[in-house]
Order: sequence, then structure tokens, then C-alpha cells
Amino acid sequence: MGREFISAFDKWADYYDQSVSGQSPEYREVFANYSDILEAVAEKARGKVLEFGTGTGNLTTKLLDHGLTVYGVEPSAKMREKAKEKISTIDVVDGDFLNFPPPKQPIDTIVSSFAFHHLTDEEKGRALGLYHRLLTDNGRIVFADTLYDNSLEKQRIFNWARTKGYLALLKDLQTEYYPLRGDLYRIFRTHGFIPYFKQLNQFVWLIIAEKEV
Ligand SMILES: C[S@@+](CC[C@H](N)C(=O)[O-])C[C@H]1O[C@@H](n2cnc3c(N)ncnc32)[C@H](O)[C@@H]1O
Repeated sequence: MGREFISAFDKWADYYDQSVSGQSPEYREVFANYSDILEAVAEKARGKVLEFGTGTGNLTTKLLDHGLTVYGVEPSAKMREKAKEKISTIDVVDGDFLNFPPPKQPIDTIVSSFAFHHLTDEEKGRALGLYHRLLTDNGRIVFADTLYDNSLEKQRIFNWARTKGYLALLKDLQTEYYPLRGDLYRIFRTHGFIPYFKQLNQFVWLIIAEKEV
């Protein structure tokens, strides 16, 4: 489920770290302040952390730097290889937002960066239902991901990408499942979380969602 983009990530793995460092003009704005964005997620994580979509392990590294215990889940074999090269001490397991081996210890924080948009809104809701059951009572979710503040803003960003001639980016924006902020708010509330949103660059928002008990 939500795995339709994996072959693209297998192909991207070798040069993913170059893309996030701003070398790809089309994606420069998406990854603007990349390191600060990951740091913002790591700062809000606590306790035992379950990370989805580790990619090459950049957020994982920051979480470990904060002294946290991390269980990494990543569906792309090539991305898992890259993460293992970077962090030899950690095992990132094969899995995705909806299907993953149960963590061995109670989980206090679920994190992810640049990945939750791979799920449809229906899948996002199912994932949040799972996470509500999995998290400890004062648990939280901390995500950083692209979303649109509202439908006018979505149109403005599409127009911006079209005007710039960023057609690969435009295709991504049109084919992946980037939500409107209000819709995502409702999905979190429906599944027992109180979300807070903060914009970090033109595309990416920090989402901190506390579990309601
Ligand atoms: C844009 S990369 C982000 C990697 C890393 N988190 C970062 O911040 O650089 C998206 C990652 O999500 C993974 N992914 C794709 N579909 C997924 C799914 N359904 N569940 C979990 N991860 C997924 C991809 O394989 C890829 O490693």
C-alpha cells in the first residue's frame, strides 16, 4: 500500500543527497533549508522513535545525534543500502507507513520527513489510526512534508512551477498525494490527534500532532 513510488526511489538513491543539497534547480525550493527542516523534526522528537521513509538516513542521523533510539522503516532496498552505508550501527527494516514489523519497545514519537504524501488521504487516515494504537499515551507524531495551505495556494504553486518550466516537479505535484492543510487537519482530528502546523519553506510544513487519550 502506498508503494507505487518505490522504483523511482530505487533509481534516485545514488544521487538523492545531491538533490537535497540544492543541486537540482527544479527541486531547490522543495529542499530549501533541508538540514534545518530535519533538525526541527528531531528537536520535537522524544523517547523511542519510529521513523518512516528514512531514505538515505539524513533525519535518522539527526535523531541519533539527539541521543534518541530510532527504529527505521524504508521500503526502497537501494535507500536502505545508502542509509546503512551512512549509519553502520542502525538496522533500517523493509516496510512502509502501513505495513511494518512491530517495534520491540513502546514508541513515544513517530517521525517522517518528505514522505507522508506518498499515501492517499484514505491511506493517511488508516496509518494515523494504526499510530494512535501504537503510540504511548503522551505520544506524538512529528512530520515535515509538502502540503498546500489552501486550494488557491495550490493553484499558485502549480502556476509557479509551470512558469519556471519545472515540468518534472509539476508532474510530481499533480500525481502524488499532497494534501490541503484543512483536509490533513481533519484526518488527524478524526484519528485522535491534535495537530499544529508551521510552514518551513514554500512547500514544506512541520506538523506536530499530539495523541489525545
Ligand atoms: C523524498 S524521500 C525522503 C527521505 C528522507 N526522509 C529525507 O528526509 O530525506 C521519500 C522516502 O519515502 C520512501 N517511501 C515511499 N513510499 C513510502 C511508503 N509508502 N511508506 C514509507 N516510505 C515510503 C521512499 O522510498 C523515500 O526513501
